[in-house]
Amino acid sequence: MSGTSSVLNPPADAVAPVRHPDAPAPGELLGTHYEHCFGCGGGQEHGLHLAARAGEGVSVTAEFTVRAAHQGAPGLAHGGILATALDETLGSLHWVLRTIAVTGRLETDFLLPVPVDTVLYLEAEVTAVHGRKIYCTATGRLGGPDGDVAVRADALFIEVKVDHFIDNGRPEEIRAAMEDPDQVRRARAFEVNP
Ligand SMILES: CCCCCCCCCCCCCCCC(=O)SCCNC(=O)CCNC(=O)[C@H](O)C(C)(C)COP(=O)(O)OP(=O)(O)OC[C@H]1O[C@@H](n2cnc3c(N)ncnc32)[C@H](O)[C@@H]1OP(=O)(O)O
Repeated sequence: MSGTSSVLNPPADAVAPVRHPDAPAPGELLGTHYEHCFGCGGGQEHGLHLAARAGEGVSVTAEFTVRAAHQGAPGLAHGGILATALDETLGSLHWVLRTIAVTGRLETDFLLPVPVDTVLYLEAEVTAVHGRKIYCTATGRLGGPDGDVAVRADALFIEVKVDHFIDNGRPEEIRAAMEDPDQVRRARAFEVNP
């Protein structure tokens, strides 16, 4: 297995992550952050439809069933899709931190091939926080939550404000999102930290 690059090692003055008091209870299903998200949205026919749940501490679990549309080699999941599943699971941590963050760096190890129809059991946790930098790690296992690790990742997420999306997204999708009161309420709620 490869090592992790030094930017993914939290500095000495990084702090332990804090579970937000209003975080969903452990086991609670987290909704999608955006209906058209390729990772978790219901509006993407060939998306991952990843269903994540809040975990203990600052962690989440998720399940992703590999479908035929997700192949790279015959009968096997595409590596980029597996990286997406890890990225999406890591992205779901913002429900527990109540912070909006985007992936700055994602380093992935692919340890076992993952066949079509397999359920990938994912888990992610925040390991440290330093200012806007959120250090986190994730695994995807085969056969069950305690099965063999097929894929794993270390990542650095960077906290952003809702304006990150408003300023950079294609105007038609931003307009549609802003007209959806549930979407706006969800995104703004994450901006209010104690
Ligand atoms: C109405 C609308 C509703 C919207 C509702 C949305 C709902 C919530 C959606 C969530 C969605 C999640 C989905 C899954 C996760 C994705 O897939 S997110 C998508 C993929 N990621 C991206 O698109 C990010 C693209 N990158 C960027 O926009 C910018 O580079 C960033 C990450 C915001 C950082 O830029 P910046 O804010 O200018 O910050 P910057 O000062 O450069 O860096 C801050 C610190 O981070 C470090 N850093 C930054 N980038 C890196 C890097 N790549 N490597 C190492 N260190 C880095 C810097 O060195 C710096 O460190 P310090 O100097 O503080 O020690």
